[in-house]
Amino acid sequence: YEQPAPPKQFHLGMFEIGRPLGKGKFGRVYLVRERSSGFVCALKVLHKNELKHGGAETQVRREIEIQSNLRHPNILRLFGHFHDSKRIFLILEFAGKGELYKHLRREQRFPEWKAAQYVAQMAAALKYCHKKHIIHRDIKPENILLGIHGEIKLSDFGWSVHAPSNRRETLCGTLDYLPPEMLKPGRDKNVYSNKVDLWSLGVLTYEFLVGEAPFEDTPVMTQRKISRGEMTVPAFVSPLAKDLIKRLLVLDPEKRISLDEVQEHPWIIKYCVKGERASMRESKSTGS
Ligand SMILES: Cc1nn(C)cc1-c1nc2c(-c3cnn(Cc4ccccc4)c3)c(Cl)cnc2[nH]1
Repeated sequence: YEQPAPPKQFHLGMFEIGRPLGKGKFGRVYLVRERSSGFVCALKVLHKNELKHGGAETQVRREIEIQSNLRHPNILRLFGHFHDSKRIFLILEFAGKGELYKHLRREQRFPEWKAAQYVAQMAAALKYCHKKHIIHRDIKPENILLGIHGEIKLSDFGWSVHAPSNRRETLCGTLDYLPPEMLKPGRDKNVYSNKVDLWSLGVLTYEFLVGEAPFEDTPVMTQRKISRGEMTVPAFVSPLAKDLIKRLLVLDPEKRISLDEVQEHPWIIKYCVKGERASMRESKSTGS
């Protein structure tokens, strides 16, 4: 009987610090190499006083608690964490192709074969989370990275919670991805299920294909459009893709299609099932 490896104690001296990879609201991420193994990873450095002022300590605690227990090819690994007097350090998997939203902005919008593959991988990641009763709650392009083979790496579990949830949170940042049930006035707006991630997956699918979010407008108008489910899908979006978007962006959470049904949807099957290689060749040649 093998004794389980003792949890490793990490400290900053173990790492050779490389180039900055990016920055977020509460810190920066650096490319680093662990000296003894040569293992390359990403080190997220968060400043304790900024977290305190921003009321984000709970988020970081949740990110550590939840993400360190997840093991899935489409979820960014959190290998460990440590802290000193002023900073908290998260040792994260290095995603070789960086932040997905930068690719989306550069390409304006993704061809349908690429969007379908990303949506299929997102559905697989969310299915894994939901099976562990975890709701991500903050699905958006800014929280998705791409691995060296272009595969989806869902990250930033700072807003995730254990389902069902009735936490009272102040949401900041974009409203574009909020589901109607979280915008509802009064008491029941804080009782919601993992179906919130299905709504956000619908918004994400739309943004992959169109290049902007479906309810994008002023904050007041965005909230009104979301609560009424008012959006139009441009004519260049294929009928199959439009059908999937419409089945996810349903006001009643219970009537949204399930992640299993997403993975079995004809639009996903068309671009993601091996036997459909021909359609991939055709779509790549026509660029559709
Ligand atoms: C940038 C970039 N270019 N290439 C080629 C790879 C990357 C890359 N970036 C990452 C990153 C990475 C970087 N920034 N961010 C955003 C951020 C930063 C600080 C706090 C919260 C959020 C994530 C990670 Cl975590 C993990 N892996 C990464 N890989």
